[in-house]
Parts: sequence; structure tokens; C-alpha cells
Amino acid sequence: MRPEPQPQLETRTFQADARSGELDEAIKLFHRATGIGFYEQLPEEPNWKNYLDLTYAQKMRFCLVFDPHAEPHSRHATEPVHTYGAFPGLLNAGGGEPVPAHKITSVTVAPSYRRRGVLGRQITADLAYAQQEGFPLAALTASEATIYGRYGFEPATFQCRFTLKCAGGLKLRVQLPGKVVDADPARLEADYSALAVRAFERTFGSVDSTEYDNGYALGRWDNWETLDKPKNLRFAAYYDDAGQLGGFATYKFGGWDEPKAKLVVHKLIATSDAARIKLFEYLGNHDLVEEVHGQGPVADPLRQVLDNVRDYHVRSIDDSLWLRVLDVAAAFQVRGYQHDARLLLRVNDRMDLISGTYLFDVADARATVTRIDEGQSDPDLPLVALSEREVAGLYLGTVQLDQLLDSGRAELVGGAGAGNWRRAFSVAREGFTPHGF
Ligand SMILES: CC(=O)SCCNC(=O)CCNC(=O)[C@H](O)C(C)(C)COP(=O)(O)OP(=O)(O)OC[C@H]1O[C@@H](n2cnc3c(N)ncnc32)[C@H](O)[C@@H]1OP(=O)(O)O
Repeated sequence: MRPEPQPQLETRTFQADARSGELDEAIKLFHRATGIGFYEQLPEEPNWKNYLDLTYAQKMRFCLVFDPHAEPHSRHATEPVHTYGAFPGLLNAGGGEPVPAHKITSVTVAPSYRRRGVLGRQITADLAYAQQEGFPLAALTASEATIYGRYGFEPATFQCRFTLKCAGGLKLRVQLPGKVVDADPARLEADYSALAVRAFERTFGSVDSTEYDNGYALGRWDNWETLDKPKNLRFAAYYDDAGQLGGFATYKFGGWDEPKAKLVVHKLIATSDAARIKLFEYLGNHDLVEEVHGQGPVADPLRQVLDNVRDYHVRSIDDSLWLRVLDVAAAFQVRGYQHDARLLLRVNDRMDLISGTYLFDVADARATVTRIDEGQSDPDLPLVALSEREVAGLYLGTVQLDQLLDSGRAELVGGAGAGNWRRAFSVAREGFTPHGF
């Protein structure tokens, strides 16, 4: 039988905006408990300065949940049993303007408190808060794919992890403009920040990079576990023919004693396919190196230009960005469209955040979305009923409306219409999310 929830837990919510000693201590508790929740190796002396600087820079809103009745000899007598963080970010949804997103992160519940509804209560309250604050979307990257669907999240982008076989060099079918150089990150701080913004603006499905991402890419720290200076990181920068920085890769040499000598790409951002492909071409042409490990979109343009298509070996295809729609009109009006259409979506939201019927009037790649009283709508218009999850799947075009209808995940309950309404939400190319959070 499912254990009863623990009603006596005590939630403290913090907002990391103005620095204070009390907030510093809460941030330390938060990162320590998050590290423990993710089974990370905690450093002897954590680099608290970096943790504090980054958390304040993100303006993180975070919760610490305590058990006032914890055993006095347990860690939870003083440390939280649950962590939950969120901070404001942006999503490139292909409509020209970035879309504000409530980015959720650092969700942990201590092992002895799991499966008692701690996360469920927290995320329900947090999504209502984010909606009230006016965020059209909530976003996260998930440790497990089975957790967040019940809260209305659905994968919005996927990523491919691949191995490029390059013993003896990597040959392309094309010659692309620009050049790649061995980069010194210390000389690129400002240029990199500007590049990260341009790469975000040009990468459909991406989220804006944080100070953490930028510092990680430039080798200032390795990961949240230690935030210390990493060893053996290398950097490559792509410049276009006009001399503008158009791409950057942060990578590491794998050990020589492993079965294959390899380079592992830790981060790579680019403003164009050409920049990204040139960076991989550069990495794949290192003497002695037999493999490059990287990530990319599922229909990867890199694969299409390889002289030998089998040099690209897919290791896995994984869900990447998950979205939850909090305001249908605000979210879908700032997205791009491929086909004109008029149709109605009736959303049945199990959490009742976005339940209702919405009229989509799509013309010239833009939609006007209005919440309407269904009884007053045009009976000839196609009326499609679907859940809040399927709405999130439609958002970046991960799934098409006709696929939802054909697979029974949406139902045509009224009208019929003609034309392209079944393809109204299709996108020109699949989304890709280079930064997690
Ligand atoms: C955005 C991020 O930070 S992703 C990182 C998530 N964190 C982790 O993976 C760290 C390790 N895991 C944990 O800390 C916890 O197991 C959590 C945070 C995933 C879940 O916390 P809990 O408090 O145990 O979840 P809670 O009891 O509220 O469960 C809610 C529902 O989700 C289900 N659920 C929770 N965790 C999982 C899981 N890992 N796999 C499958 N189902 C799950 C529960 O069974 C329950 O289902 P029900 O409502 O149908 O009964």
C-alpha cells in the first residue's frame, strides 16, 4: 500500500536576488542536498564562491523542504529532504521572438522520503505559481522519462548521441567556408557570450545559455559536482569568411589506454550548419584519434555530408527538452507555422491549468489564438480534442496533429474542414537543444 504523505513537512522558499548571509547559507544547503539527491561525489571543500555567484546570476527561486520530526541522529535533522529550483529563461520557438519559459531544475527527494507525494505536491504548486507569473511554458530536462508526463510535460526536442569513426581522417562530400582554430578561451570571454546569444537566436528548440553554460564551455569549471577548474579540456573556434566567430566546441581527449582513442565533445554551439560541420571535421582530423563522440539533432546535417555515411554511428536517441504549456494563446501566438489554417483545439487538462477550447487562425506563418465558448464556434471548423500533454508535443512540432489523430492520441469531435489544418503545426526543421539546465 502507498504510504501516507507526510503532512508535517515544512517548506521554505527562497529567491536568490539580493545577496544576504541567510540566503548564502540556504544556497549551500540547496546545492549540498541536490548533490546528495543525485548521488554525486561531494568535494571536500566545495567551491562555494562559484555556486553562490551562479545561483544569484540565475535568480534562482528554490525550495528547501524539511522534516521537523526527523530522527535526531539522521542527516535530515538539519538538512532538507527535498530540493526544487526554477529560474526564468527563454526558448527559441521559431516565431522570431524568444518565449519566456519557467525552467525547472535540481529536483530531488531524499531516498527515505520518496513515493509519498513530495514531488507531486511541490510541482503542482509550482506550475500554478509559474502560470500566475505569466509564463506561457514550463521547461525541464528529465532524469527519467517516466516522471513528468503526469504533470503535463511532453518531450519537445530529441537529441542523437553519435560516434564519428575517423581513424585516418574524416572526409566530407562538400567544402564549406570558414576555418577552425585551436582556441584560447581566456581571450574569448566577451566574444563567446555574444556567440551564445547568436547561436540561441539561430537554433530552433534551444534555450538561452546561462552563466553556468558559458563558464563550462570556456573551461572555468567542470560541472555542478565541484565547480572546480577542469583538466585536459580543449577548445576549438570556428570563424566564417568575414572573420566572425560562428561556432565553438569544448572537448576532451579520451584515454589512450581505452579500446579506441577518442575525442569527447562536451559542448558545441554554432550559428549555422556549416560552422557545426566544420568543427566536427576539424575534430575528426586529429592524428591518432579514431573516434569523436558528439550530440546533434536526430536528422543531423553532419551525417548528410559525410563521404561515408557509416562513419556516423548512432549510439542513442534520447528525449532532450520537455515542455508544459501554461498559457495556450500566449505560447502558440509566438511560434512559427508552415500552413494557413482555421481550427479549434479542445484541451482537456488533468491539472486544469489550460482546459478550454481555443480558436487557431493561422495566416502568413502567424497564429491568432483565442479562447472561446465552444457553443458559439463555427460548427464547420475542425474541432480536435486532446490532452495537455499532446498540446506540449505539438508545440515545437515534435509530433504532427495528423499523427496524433491517426494514433488515437487526439480525436476529431466536430466539423471536418479542408486544406492543411492537419499539418498546421508542422515546422520547417526539427528542434535541437544544445544546453540542458
Ligand atoms: C528537472 C529535474 O531536476 S529531473 C531530476 C529528478 N530527480 C531525480 O531523478 C533524483 C532521484 N529521484 C528522486 O529524487 C525522486 O524519486 C523524484 C524527485 C524523481 C520523485 O519524487 P517523489 O517525491 O518520490 O515523487 P512522488 O511521490 O510525488 O511521485 C509522484 C508520482 O510520480 C511517480 N514517480 C515518481 N518518481 C518516479 C520515477 N523515478 N519513475 C517512475 N515514476 C515515478 C510516483 O509513482 C507517483 O505516481 P502516481 O501519482 O501515479 O502515484
